[in-house]
Amino acid sequence: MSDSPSMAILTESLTKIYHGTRIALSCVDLQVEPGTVLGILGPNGAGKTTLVRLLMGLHVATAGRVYLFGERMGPNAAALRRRIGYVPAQPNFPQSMTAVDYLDFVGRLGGMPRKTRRPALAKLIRAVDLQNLSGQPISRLSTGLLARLSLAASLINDPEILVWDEPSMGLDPDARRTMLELITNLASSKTLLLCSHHVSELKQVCDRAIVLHEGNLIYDGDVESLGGSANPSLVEIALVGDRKTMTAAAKMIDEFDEITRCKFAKGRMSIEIRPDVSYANVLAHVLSVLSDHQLELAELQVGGQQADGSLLELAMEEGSRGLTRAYQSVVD
Ligand SMILES: Nc1ncnc2c1ncn2[C@@H]1O[C@H](COP(=O)(O)OP(=O)(O)OP(=O)(O)O)[C@@H](O)[C@H]1O
Repeated sequence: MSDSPSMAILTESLTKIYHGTRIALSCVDLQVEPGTVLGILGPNGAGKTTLVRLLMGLHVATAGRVYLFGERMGPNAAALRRRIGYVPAQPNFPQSMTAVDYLDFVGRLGGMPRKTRRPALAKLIRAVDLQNLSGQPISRLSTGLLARLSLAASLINDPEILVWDEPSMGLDPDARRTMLELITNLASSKTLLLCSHHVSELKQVCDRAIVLHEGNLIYDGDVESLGGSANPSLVEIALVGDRKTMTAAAKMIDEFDEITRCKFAKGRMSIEIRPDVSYANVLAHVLSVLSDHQLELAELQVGGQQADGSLLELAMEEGSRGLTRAYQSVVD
């Protein structure tokens, strides 16, 4: 039992190192209260799926612990796992089963008796608008329909926690809207974790967001502070180093899809971040590039706010980790 049984999710120094070499998650401390809708953001390879799989006990942590409602989660905690409804980013369906048979099968795995399973699956089939296709083999369903089936499967045994990895992938705009409405409805009774690259979607439904970068938790807070028009989209960075290296770094940064413009002149880099993307993600990326090029940060201004001297010293001393921390303090 943890000290905080009231937390839906609690992790302590959660760490995962694959094959003894690849640090996918590093000392993540997270507390999620019941009823939270938490957005999980991060660039590819940031550690989102690793975190989610550890929360579900599908991976063994290299170090640290996971508790759900105060109970220790791990590979043998099958009963605890049933309290989570999971939508993986790339669901692997048994192709020859029909949608109805599949939902029935998932319900059975979740320990539901037939008496409650049948009405629940009929209701879900209607809710995700699969009535006309529920008797078709799964192999004939389109990507959008598979996404809906996956959502339905995660809800069948009425779990307290929902973990949805990229749930809107493959959905058309109407289906996306319906899904966001569904999340809003579910939010009153469930704890939801949503991995997504769509900050604008997360902003509509989440009350909190975390950002992972290279296995580190670099942001945990208000979802409103992540991207969007309310946020400063201009970052000014003064650099110390070789001019050629700076030009090469600026060129690389300018190619990021999330950046509208990266200008570099007289040792100062001016970066405009697209308003619809995760501001925290992009900045963490930029700082990594600068660190990889061994460029020193002399000054960092985010939307007119300047980092103080001690932060810059820290950043310079500690390379990329320090840069990330300096950034984190600026946005806090
Ligand atoms: N089974 C594995 N064996 C070895 N390395 C792995 C394994 N799974 C993930 N990794 C590595 O761990 C890091 C984190 O991966 P993870 O899949 O958790 O990131 P992610 O944020 O979910 O990425 P994406 O958005 O691309 O799905 C990556 O560098 C990845 O290559």
